[in-house]
Order: sequence, then structure tokens, then C-alpha cells
Amino acid sequence: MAKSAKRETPLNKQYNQIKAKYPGALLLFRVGDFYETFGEDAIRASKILGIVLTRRNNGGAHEELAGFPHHSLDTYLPKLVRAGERVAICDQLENPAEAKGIVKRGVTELVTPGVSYNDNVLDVRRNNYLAAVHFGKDDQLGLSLLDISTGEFLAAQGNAGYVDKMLQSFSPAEVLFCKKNKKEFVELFGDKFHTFTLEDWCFGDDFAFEKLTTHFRTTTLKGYGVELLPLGVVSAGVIIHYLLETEHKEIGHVSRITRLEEDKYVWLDRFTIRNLELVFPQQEGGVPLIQILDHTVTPMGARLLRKWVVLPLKEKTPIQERLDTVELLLQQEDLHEQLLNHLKQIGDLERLISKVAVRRISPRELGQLKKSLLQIAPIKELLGSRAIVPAHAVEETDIKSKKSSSVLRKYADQLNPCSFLLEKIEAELREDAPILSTQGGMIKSGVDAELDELHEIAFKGKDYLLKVQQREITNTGISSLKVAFNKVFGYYLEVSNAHKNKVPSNWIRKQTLVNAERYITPELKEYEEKILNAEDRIFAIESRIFNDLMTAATEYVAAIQQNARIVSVLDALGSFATVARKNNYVKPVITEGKELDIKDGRHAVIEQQLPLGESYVPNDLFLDDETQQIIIITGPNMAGKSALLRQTALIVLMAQMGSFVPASAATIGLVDKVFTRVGASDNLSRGESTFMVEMTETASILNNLSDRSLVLMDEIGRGTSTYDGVSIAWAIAEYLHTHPNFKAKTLFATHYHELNQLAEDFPRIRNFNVAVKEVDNKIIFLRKLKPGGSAHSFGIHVAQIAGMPQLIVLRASEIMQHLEKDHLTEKRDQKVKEMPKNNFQLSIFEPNDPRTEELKEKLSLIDVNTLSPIEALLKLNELKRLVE
Ligand SMILES: Nc1ncnc2c1ncn2[C@@H]1O[C@H](COP(=O)(O)OP(=O)(O)OP(=O)(O)O)[C@@H](O)[C@H]1O
Repeated sequence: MAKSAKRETPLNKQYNQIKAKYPGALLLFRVGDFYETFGEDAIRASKILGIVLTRRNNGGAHEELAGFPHHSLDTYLPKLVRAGERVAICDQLENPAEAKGIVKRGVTELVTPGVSYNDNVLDVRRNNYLAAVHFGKDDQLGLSLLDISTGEFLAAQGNAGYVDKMLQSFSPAEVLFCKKNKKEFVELFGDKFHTFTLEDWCFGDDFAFEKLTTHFRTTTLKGYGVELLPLGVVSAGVIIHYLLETEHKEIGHVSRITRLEEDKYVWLDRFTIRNLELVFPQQEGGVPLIQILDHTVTPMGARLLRKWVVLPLKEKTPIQERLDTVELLLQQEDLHEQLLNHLKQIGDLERLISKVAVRRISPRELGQLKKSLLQIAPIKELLGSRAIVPAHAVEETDIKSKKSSSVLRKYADQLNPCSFLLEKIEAELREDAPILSTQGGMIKSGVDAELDELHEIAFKGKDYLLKVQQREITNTGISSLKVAFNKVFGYYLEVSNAHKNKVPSNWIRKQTLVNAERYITPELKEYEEKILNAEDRIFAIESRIFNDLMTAATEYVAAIQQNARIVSVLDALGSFATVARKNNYVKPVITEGKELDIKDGRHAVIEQQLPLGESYVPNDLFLDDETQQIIIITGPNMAGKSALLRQTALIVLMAQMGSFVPASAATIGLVDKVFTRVGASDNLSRGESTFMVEMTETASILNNLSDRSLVLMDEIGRGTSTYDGVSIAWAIAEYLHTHPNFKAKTLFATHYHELNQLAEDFPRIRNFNVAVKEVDNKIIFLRKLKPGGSAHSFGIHVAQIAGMPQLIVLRASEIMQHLEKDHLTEKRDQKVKEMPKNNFQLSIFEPNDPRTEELKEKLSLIDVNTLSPIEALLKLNELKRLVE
């Protein structure tokens, strides 16, 4: 309400006070049955929600106003939050009927994009993270992530690259950081996030320690393994502070904080996450890997799988454990099927139990919790029974399944059927329990003697009223007489005007309508009181029993969270088994060695997208650190070089996620880092200063190598002129080969066939090409990787395919050959000057033809030194069109 209001009413005053407490938030102010918004808030709300904006006179000033009925909150709130609004919900804190003076109001929740329990805001298959970033000293940053809807709370610490990767992997819905770091944040992480800034004092060590220890009710954080992450701890403290500030005080389900261990997961630089399209497609309509791998049937499973995909493991044991279980499910199809049948009936256990912890679960949801929990015991039994390995298990396959069975036993052991809670809910909660806990109809009969008695009274009372109606119809002869109820008069007798004269004198007239009159009698009032009293008591008793049920469930928060974790793991592994069966994947052999040996590898995504009738051409690929560390792959555009690079990385990563892989066999020596660089023109659309970016990023790869790195270089250097490009690519390949400490396995796709020379000079560099066949001057793509380099000017081939006039193709070949003759000398300027005279007949113009001038001007503007072959071709084409 306008601050300029001259005569501030008590309601104005209350509104302004509350509004001032939540700067930047859109205030939904409960007035009667409506949530109202005023002024700027009203303008924004009406735009986002498409609701009517009205104006009213407020103490002499005009003010905008927009509102919606309170029961539509669940429909409108998500729309506001998704539009990036922070929404403060201000409720009436007392019953208006009992209020002395103005009704007490206060903000009961501040819903922000990153902090929400609302099912309409949340995506069931994705986590909704709130992140906090703390900028420390020495280029180190702290990061913490919380999904309040599931209770998952993580802390991490690292350099900007690491935090960027984590922000990309977890894609939080909202990011908090310190006001003073605004510029830095945007520079490092972009401006795509919904962000909120806090004051400097929230980012102190002591402040965080105090917030966290108070929340966890501990005196130290040692038990959580986060003591080595002081910056991560600061950001975690900021998150707890923010929750309290946004009125989220019931957060008991956030029961621990976990260290996101940098050294547990494969390091993927941000280009790799993007370029391999693990969870997001690069272009709209594209298919990310997750879409192929995700056949999960529970929300928890879907959320976990997403994490597994961006966080592949690098230790053998846990990977092997996942792979063995997938194998077991694949081999024992009936077990897999039975497991799936149970899993499918489990709802969002994780979010349901969080709602119990914050006491926001509805009666209907408690029923859903019960239904989900009912599946736990049978799953436990199923896994337990399969875990018993027959005594005659001596064959190798049996030994294998013995290993897996012990894994199943481990899962079975960790499941808690929560029988006591189940029995209690089963005994007390009605199957058709309603959504609201304020309406009654939640509790079964037989639970509480008084409740049953009251039900009886209420029921009988209503029955009695019907009898009164019948009796009075007979007594008065008014056939249309009826007993009805409204909030103002309670129960009454209604008589239409036609029968007014038949009304007995002892009835008391209460209301006159157009066609009828309404009366009450002492007898009606007596029953009314009985019924209403009974109903009030019923609601009170039902609420008490429901609350007790909720409290009983609270005791099981930890056990149910554990169940949810195991269920999500089983679901994710089951999903791997489903994909493996469906797409014919094979179990990879994971080794501590340095070999990467893939037989008939395929690209998991592209193979699913080929037009009907076409099949993906599989390829073998071998890399190690002794004989074949670097492969230079040449081949024309569209040959399939990028696909090969990506499929290799995908196979490695899928294996390390614990998934089977698209190949006929694969031995994967564990990889700990995957780097990708794609030549600048491939991501031109992002509008980055291409070549510079390309070079700084390449430099950062080279500075972060390890012995187990897998490096993908796709047309590196093509953002500059051919000569620079070749030289840079050459130098990079050489560096990777001769690095004193690390023999990073590298795939190098390039147009520059000059790089084939490297194989002659360096023992661990090998040339391969993606074969094409020329038939009748047309290129047929064979998609087969063959040993040896290729010596074509590929750009010119593509120009040919694209339908470029033959004359230009020939001329381009001529220029190319000339340039190639001596391309690595320092005399390149000289060479360009010595370019053989071209044979276009410029003299076709008349001396004064204006096109001669235009042609001259265009030619003089060309900087031959920086022209790539393709650009040269395009230029030539343009000039030729002018001539024609
Ligand atoms: N092994 C394969 N089997 C079938 N189709 C393939 C195969 N490899 C690639 N393709 C198809 O060919 C298309 C082009 O492949 P890709 O982008 O890898 O070529 P490229 O050599 O990297 O080309 P450029 O140099 O233009 O980037 C892919 O989109 C895919 O549809």
C-alpha cells in the first residue's frame, strides 16, 4: 500500500510494516478469503498470473491492486516462483472472528526459486537446489548445495573451474553470494542463474560454525568430514541462515551435511559436460545422454541417475559393484522384473518424508507414504532371497553372481520395512483421507471412542432433523417445507410464500426472501447445537490423532531417508540394466591399467537417432601410454570424426558411472579427467571471442593434465588462419606427447592433414582416418576408422558436395596446392604473394564497367593472411557471381 497514504489506516500500517521486512519480495497479503497484492507487486503479479489489475483510491493516492482467492495459492504460487519472484506469503495469524481490533498477520513463508516444498514448483525427476558460493582468498571458493525438498545438503571447495563445473552439474534454481562479489560472480559463472545477494557479515567463519552447530545440535562439525573445507562450511552456514530468514524453521530432515569429494569423481571440464551433452542438449531439440540412460521408475531414482551421469566415479571398487549388480539384474530377468514392479509403486518417498519432518504432510500424502513404504518389505525379501547362493556354485559365472548377490544382501540389509509405523497408519488413517487436514474425514472408526460417539451424534442429529422435516410436513400440510442450513442462521425451516399462512405461531421468523420465509424453532436450535458441537469436536480430535500420526512418522525420518536412498540406487541400477538389455550394451572390464580398448564402439545417442534402416557403423579404438597415446584422426567434414571422439568419451564415462556400454567389448583403464576442446567455430553461436577463448581454455587443459587423462581435441586451431592453426595444433600434440610426467591419452580430430607428419616424428602418435570413398565425383561416407592419414583438401571436397561451381573448385584446389607446397616455412607471406596468377578473365568487363571498380575494391579488402580455405572459397564464389 502506498507509503504516501496521508491517512494511514491500521491495515495500511500493518501492510507497510510487513512489506518493509521483506525487501525485494512480492508480498501476498491475506485479507479475508483473498491474497491481495498492492502497488508494484500488483503490477508484476497481474502480468505474470494474467489476473485483473484494478486501481483504487487509497488515502487520496491511486494504488494498483490485484488478488486471487486463497484456495488458488497452489496454482498461482508456482507461476510466480518460476518467473523468478521471491514470494512472501503473509497469513492471518488469528481467527478474524476472535480478533480484538485488526487481525494479527505475519509472513509464514518466503518461497524463493531455490527454497520450495510446493509440488507444483518442483520437478519430480529433478532436484531443486539452493546454492551458496563464498569467495575466499587465493582463488579458492566455497560452495554448498541444499535441496530442501529432500534434505540433501552438500559442501565443496575448490577453484573457480571446479565451482563452475559443480554449478553446471547441479544447475541450482537459486544461487546466494555476497553483495560485494556481484561482478566477479557474473564474470565467472554467467548471468543465467536466479541469484540473491547477502551482506558481508553472513560470510564469516564463526557465524557459519555457529549456524551449523546450532542446526545440527553438535559442538563440532568433525563428524561430517567437512572440516577441511572451511570455505565450503562458510557457504553452508549462509544457506542455513537464509532458510531461517525465509521462515523455514522446521528443517529437521536436513540431518547431515556431506562433503562433495572432488577426488572421488572424474573431473569433467565444462566443455566436456556441454560438448558430450550429458544432461543438457547443446541445441534445442537435441537429445542428451541422460535421456537415453534414464529408464528409472521412481522420482528418487531419476534424481540419483542425473547425479551419477555428471559425477562418474574413478575408483574401481564402487564402479565394479554397480556393474556387477547391473549384470545380475540383466541375467536374472525375473528378478529385475519383480523389482521393477515393486519400485513402480513407490512414490516420492524422499520428498514425502521431508514433508513429515517439516510437518507439512497432508492426510492424503501420508496415505501415499504408507503405500510406498508397503513395498519396502517385499523388496527386502526379494533381494534377500536372491542373495542366497546355492552351495554348488563353483562355476565362474556362479562365483560372479555370488559377488553380486552379496551386494544385493547389502542393499537388503539396509532396508527398513518400518512395520510399526505402517501398522499405525494402516489402523488409523482412512484410505480416502482428504487433502486438507482441517476438514475431518481422516481417521478410521475404532481408533478413538469419543470420536466414534461424536460421529454417532452428528449422524443421528442429521437423521433426526430429517425426521423433524417429515413430521412438520405432516403437521402443517406444507409439502414443500424443508430443513436447511446456512452459516448465519444455522438450521432453519423454509416455507414458500404460497404456504405462509399455514406456519404455526410458535415458529420464529428469521429471514424473508422473495419467494420464501425462513423460520427457526427452539427444537431445531437444540439439535443444531448438538450437531455443531459434535462436528467441532470431531475436527479437533481428528486433528490431534493426525498430528500424533505425523509425530510417529517423524521418528522414522532417518530410516525412511535411508530406504529412499537404497530405492534410488536400485532404481538407477535397474535403469542401467533396462538400457543394456534394450540397446544391446556390454559389460566393460574396468582395470587399474592405462589401456583403453574398445571393440565395435558406438555412440549411445546418435545410434538411437538414425533414420529407419540406417545402422550406426561401429569402430574399434585403442589407446594406451606405451604404443598409441595420441591418435590423429583426419577425414572430411561430416565423416564422423566428432562422433568418434564423443563416443569414446561417452563409453569411458558410462563405464565409470557403472553402466554397460555400446560396444561388443571394452576394457577401460580408469580415467580420472576428461578434457574437451572443440575448435572455435563449432561454438561460434555463443558469441565468445572465439580464438582467444579457445587458446586460454586449451592452455588450462594443458596445465591440468594427469596420467589418466583423456583429452579430446576437435579441430583445435581452426579459429585462426590455417598456418596459425596448424602450428598451434602441432605444438599441442607435440606437448602432449613429450610431457615429462603425464602421457594423457588423446584423440585429435583435425582437418589439417599436415599433422599426419607428427606420426613420423613421435613414436606414440598414430594416424587414422575416417574413411570416405569417391564414386563418380561424389563422396560416400563409410564411417570406418582406418589406420593411416589422408592427404586431401577436405574443405574443397565439401564445397564440391555443396554444389559449388566446378570452376571454383578447380581454382581452389590450385590455390591450395600452391599453399601446401611449402606451408611450414616462415616465408608464407612471400608464398601468398607468389600465388600463381589466376585465370579468371577479368577483361570480360568493358574498361569503364563499374563492376571492375567493385571487384578491385572487394579484392583489396581481402586479407589473404587470415583467410581459411573455406572462407577463400566463399569469397571466390562471391566474386565469381559478380563477374557473371
Ligand atoms: N559411425 C557412424 N555411423 C553412422 N552415422 C554416423 C557415424 N558417425 C557419424 N555419423 C553421422 O554423421 C554425422 C556427422 O558426423 P560428425 O559430426 O562426427 O562429423 P565430423 O567429421 O566431425 O564433421 P565436422 O568436421 O564437420 O565436424 C553425425 O551427425 C552422424 O549422424
